[in-house]
Amino acid sequence: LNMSTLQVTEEVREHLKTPIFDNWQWEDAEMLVLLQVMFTDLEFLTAFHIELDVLQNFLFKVYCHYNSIPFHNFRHCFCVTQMMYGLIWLTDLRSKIARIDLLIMLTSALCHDLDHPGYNNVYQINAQTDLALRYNDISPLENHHCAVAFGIMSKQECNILKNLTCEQYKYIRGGMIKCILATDMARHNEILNKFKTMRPVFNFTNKEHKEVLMNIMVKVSDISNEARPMAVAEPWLDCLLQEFFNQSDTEKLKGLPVTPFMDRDKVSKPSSQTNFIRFVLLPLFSELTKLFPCLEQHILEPVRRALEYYSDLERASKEEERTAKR
Ligand SMILES: COc1ccc(NC(=O)[C@H](C)Nc2nc3c(cnn3-c3ccccc3C)c(=O)[nH]2)cc1
Ligand SMILES: [Zn+2]
Repeated sequence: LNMSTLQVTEEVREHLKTPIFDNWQWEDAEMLVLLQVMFTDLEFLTAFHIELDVLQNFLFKVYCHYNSIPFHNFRHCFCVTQMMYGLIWLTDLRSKIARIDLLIMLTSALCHDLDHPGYNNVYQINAQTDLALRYNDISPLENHHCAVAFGIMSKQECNILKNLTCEQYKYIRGGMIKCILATDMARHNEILNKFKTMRPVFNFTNKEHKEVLMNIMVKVSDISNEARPMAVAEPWLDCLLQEFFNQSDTEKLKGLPVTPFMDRDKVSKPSSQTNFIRFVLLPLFSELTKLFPCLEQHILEPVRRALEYYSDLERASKEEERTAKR
């Protein structure tokens, strides 16, 4: 894992700042170096006195704490962090909010699914797992992801925050807890509605406004696969459905309630995705684009194309069903 950053060409560095970056062509060790490049290019090391070897230890420990499961693995973590990095550059966020808030957003993206078991909160609660017990059914997974992140940082050789003041540490810890807990999709409407009320009068110096924006940006990065080129995005949906089907198979075996959009006997890939894009992605991405119009071309257009793509698939598969029945 001692690939030097110098091997990352200028062209890759520029590409890394865009949503069309193809995560599938990089191995784990290369993704680790690219994550290091993100921290360096945003000048976090100089601004927050982070030693390079501490950053490398931290990134490696984060890598070790993601599990080998179909979707919520280290490659997903890399995708979300790279999308966050791209959004920071595309929206020119460096000129609008403090660098410490950018550190919170990027590190939250990096840590937001740490040690994900591949079974969601509904499963944790219904199966009364240790996590559900420990966190009293309140966003058990997101609480766990955040706790694992700070567990890693409690070791000094991995503590990227060790050279900060007490105030800075508390501020970053508070921000990361809010951002990581905000990735619980059960809170999607709560957070989006807050942002919708603030957006028309958005004020970058208002603490509440900035906090909700940071939550929204981590959320957008987390579910943004469909904003990427179809060749990059589509394999992710297959990975996600694999994980969802593993869960619903287990739920059936254990006699637990089965979530409809996870049931392999009920889910059709195109129709579940058209609903997701129409009712979850587009409202969220449109609202963010109203604050940052430049995202229209980079994020909103690709998602609209994805909706077209899955709607065509949906029509075709319905047509097939009709002819098959005749
Ligand atoms: C409100 O809570 C929700 C809403 C929707 C969904 N998921 C879906 O509708 C389906 C399975 N599609 C879907 N779900 C996706 C995507 C990206 N992330 N993501 C996802 C993964 C895990 C948990 C929640 C979500 C949204 C995606 O491109 N498609 C899952 C939870
Ligand atoms: Zn995630």
